Amino acid sequence: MTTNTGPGAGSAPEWTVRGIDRTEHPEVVRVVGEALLSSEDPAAGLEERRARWDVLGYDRFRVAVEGDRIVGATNHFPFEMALPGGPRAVAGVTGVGVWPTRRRRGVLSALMRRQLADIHASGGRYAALWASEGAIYDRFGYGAASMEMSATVRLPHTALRADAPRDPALEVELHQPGEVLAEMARVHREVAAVQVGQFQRDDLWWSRIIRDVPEERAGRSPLKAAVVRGPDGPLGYALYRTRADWEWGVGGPHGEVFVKELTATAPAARTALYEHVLSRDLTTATHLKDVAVDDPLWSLVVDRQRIAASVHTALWVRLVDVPGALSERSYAAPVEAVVEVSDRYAPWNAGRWRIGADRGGARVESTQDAPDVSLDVSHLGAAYLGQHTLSSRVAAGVVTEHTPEAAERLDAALNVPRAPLCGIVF
Ligand SMILES: CC(=O)SCCNC(=O)CCNC(=O)[C@H](O)C(C)(C)COP(=O)(O)OP(=O)(O)OC[C@H]1O[C@@H](n2cnc3c(N)ncnc32)[C@H](O)[C@@H]1OP(=O)(O)O
Repeated sequence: MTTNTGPGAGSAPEWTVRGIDRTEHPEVVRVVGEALLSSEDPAAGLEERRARWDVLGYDRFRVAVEGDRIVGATNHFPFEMALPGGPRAVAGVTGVGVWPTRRRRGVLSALMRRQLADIHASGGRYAALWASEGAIYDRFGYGAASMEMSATVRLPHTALRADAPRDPALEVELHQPGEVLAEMARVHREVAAVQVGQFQRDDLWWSRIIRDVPEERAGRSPLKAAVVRGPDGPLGYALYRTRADWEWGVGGPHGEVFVKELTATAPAARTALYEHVLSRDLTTATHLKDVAVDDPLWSLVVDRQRIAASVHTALWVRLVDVPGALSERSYAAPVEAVVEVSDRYAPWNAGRWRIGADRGGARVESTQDAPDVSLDVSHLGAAYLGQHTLSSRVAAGVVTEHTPEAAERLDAALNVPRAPLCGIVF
């Protein structure tokens, strides 16, 4: 148990950070729901949440308690997530909230400190999260590591190039998602093993993904699943909704397609799915949500300048064990460098680390040698997925380079050819 006294000791109440048992779970849901401005009746979603945590266990929850009152909470999923180098155990931090009248007294700081220590003690090397606000987590050592894209393609610019890969042996069929869960799960399993940022889904995740509550449809259709199959089975799927819109007279129909997820294991299957969602009759726009910034769509449409895209921060990555995480990562180029890390919340990471890496593997050792680069651990987390460079942070003045071009050499080694994609807020 960790005991803290808030700033302004004397007036501020004392709280402790501890785990919970199952009976306290509804109160955690209530506190976090209130913090997150949830409009849901806390009791309503409880059964579904219970189903998950009864399987995963309640031992990852941490709460801040004032007397016997819960005033803040955090939690994490035990993910297997694809990272550069392969699938890894990642703590997917979720359910963070502090009771509105107990904010800015250090409750979250205490929860974060304890959670990191616990993940580290259990052998964890990584944590990742989606942040409700971008100003919260870098102080705790998380770096904004990936960007994802939302895009809209409007008629008549939806045509795919004549040389897009097409296979007449593939067929697309439309289903209710529940009917094709096993096929979608098979495709996703294969993709999630290699797509940096994706995590493997269990049945409970799938039921959350295809959950289709009428009140949440906002005028859109029920969720549908287009599955593309070849002679050996499914090769991809698109989960999407539609919305009908009619303007009688010259306006005509201008319905829309809202793609929640489009995944394929072969290029021709992806083309088939794009052609399906971009060409539904009576629609004039297709919206894609949370796709990779280098999504193949850019290369497939005839007129890429007509894709209206916006990017947003997706995964924040925290290296819980710096030498462990750096030594099991893959490297695109040889590099030898001493990196000096500061880490307020995980002091075991602080110090100088010599990285000796090439395409065959990496050695990471503690050293007293002069550093080539000095940085806060959050910058390493931000660079870990290969989408953001250290050089850009040197240019911004938030990472210090002692040896000319050291950051550039590290960036070349940390490079990953494809953009990360998590695609699902957890
Ligand atoms: C992974 C997820 O679950 S994301 C969801 C996060 N939860 C929410 O957004 C729900 C609404 N917000 C809250 O519950 C709370 O405001 C929290 C959890 C964001 C912060 O909790 P607090 O107990 O107030 O944080 P704490 O007092 O430890 O603050 C630590 C530092 O972070 C800063 N900080 C905290 N929240 C924010 C914020 N939203 N924006 C900017 N800075 C913040 C504080 O000012 C403080 O700075 P300092 O160290 O310079 O003094």
